[in-house]
Amino acid sequence: MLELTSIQKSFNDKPVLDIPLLRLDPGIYWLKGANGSGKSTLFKMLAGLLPGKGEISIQGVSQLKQPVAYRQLINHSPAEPVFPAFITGDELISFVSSVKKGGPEQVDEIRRRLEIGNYTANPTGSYSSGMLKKLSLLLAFIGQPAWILLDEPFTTLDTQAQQRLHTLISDRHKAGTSFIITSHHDLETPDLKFDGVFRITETQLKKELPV
Ligand SMILES: Nc1ncnc2c1ncn2[C@@H]1O[C@H](COP(=O)(O)OP(=O)(O)OP(=O)(O)O)[C@@H](O)[C@H]1O
Repeated sequence: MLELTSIQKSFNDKPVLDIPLLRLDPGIYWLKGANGSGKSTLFKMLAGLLPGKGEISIQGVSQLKQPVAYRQLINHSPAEPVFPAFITGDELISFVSSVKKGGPEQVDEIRRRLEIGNYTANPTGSYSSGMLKKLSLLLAFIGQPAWILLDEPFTTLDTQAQQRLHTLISDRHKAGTSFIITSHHDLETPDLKFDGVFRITETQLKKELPV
């Protein structure tokens, strides 16, 4: 279970998140909300990239008290991935594989399933937005996280890549991984629908705040 308790986050005194309690059992969740409602902020807090008030734990492992163990349990692909322009995709894959304990066979499989070509040998500064997105998604699937956070994963992907990603998410979920997905794409159309998807609404991110 992913559990958030007393989460509060503000920017320049402007409150963005206020979540007294949110408990998520394993599953696929679609986090829906308007632009600026705090979805990416929540993801960054869950991924340990942004400080804020409150407690977050996965399967009882506390983000604050057991940060190394916690980070093995959660991966994150941001909405608009940014990498240092001089680093190659292969260097990032190698680094993330060592940190997240993913093997070369796993990387090869994700690479094949997302149709990621040999372009990862080149510096990321030379990639198109879709190529950057695919690299970011590949990195998020490395290791054995209990949860994968995908921020607008279908944006900038062509239709075929969207389908391939959809199948990869479904298969990984069947193997036991949970997902939270933000998407302005409709995840209830036949092409992008997941079996048994749960919804998180923006009101759940702002219990005490005017929405
Ligand atoms: N680093 C920051 N400094 C100041 N304000 C920020 C920062 N990051 C986010 N915000 C503000 O926090 C609010 C929530 O932003 P966030 O990016 O989490 O929204 P979102 O729900 O992901 O939006 P979108 O659907 O447009 O991606 C916005 O008002 C935004 O201006």
